[in-house]
Amino acid sequence: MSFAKMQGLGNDFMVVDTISQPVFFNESQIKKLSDRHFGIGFDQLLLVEPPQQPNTDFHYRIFNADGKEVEQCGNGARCLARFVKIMGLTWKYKLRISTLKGVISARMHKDGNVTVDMGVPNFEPDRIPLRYANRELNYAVDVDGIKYSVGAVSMGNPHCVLEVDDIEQAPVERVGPAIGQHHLFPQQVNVGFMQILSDREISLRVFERGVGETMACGSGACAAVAIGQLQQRLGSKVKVHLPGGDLTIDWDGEGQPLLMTGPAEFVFEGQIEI
Ligand SMILES: N[C@H](CCC[C@H](N)C(=O)O)C(=O)O
Repeated sequence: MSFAKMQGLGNDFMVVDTISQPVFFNESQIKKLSDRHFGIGFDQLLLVEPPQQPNTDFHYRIFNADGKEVEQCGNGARCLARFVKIMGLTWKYKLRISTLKGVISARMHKDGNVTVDMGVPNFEPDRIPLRYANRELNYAVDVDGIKYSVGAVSMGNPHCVLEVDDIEQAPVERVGPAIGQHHLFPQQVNVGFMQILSDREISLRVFERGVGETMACGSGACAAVAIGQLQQRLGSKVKVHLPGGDLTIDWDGEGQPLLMTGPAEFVFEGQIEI
């Protein structure tokens, strides 16, 4: 079975064309393949499938390194667009792709960057989901007696974001898993640590659900900018500095779609027996 290894700012993926080679992986196979010593090594597995909805080009399924399927992957969407182009699965430069929770569109640029319309962020607690009755700008999450104030939003997948003064000192490894698995988030949550540098620039680190801290998180960058803008701390175009590189996020406010632009790199093509 052939696959491609791709990466978006160091968030890395195993990408499989299941159109020309119908395969599927169970949870334990995905966990083994994601291992960086005993397997191929990746943050997420992306499966490219035939379109499932009218006016879409492909469907794609996203699995975290822990083998669980999730709803959205921003860096993955850019890599998927590049993958289907390189593999000759499309002649288009603008694609509509369905995922577990909706339809996104990706536009490939000549400079190698890809812009993804990530859809409209949703702040309603029951849509994130988040066990709070009413919608708030910030929610108090108690971890070992310390109350953290987080913003929360769904980009299709659940995100919460807390502000830090110094990104280098952010307690990602300690607080990330504690909030990520907190009972307030029934489907767990991706946890972003954001340092606001100006109204058009932030630094961000993300402890991802089902993976851990990654070099970049596209949907996490979208979530941080959406929450920062709602709190009137960020403008409509924001550069997001992640450990693996920069993304540009454009968002005209609540009810509007959010655009994410960044690179997508093909690393190698491989063969495995499963
Ligand atoms: N790295 C991905 C996020 C995957 C989110 C996944 N960890 C989840 O459980 O939702 C991105 O670029 O958006």
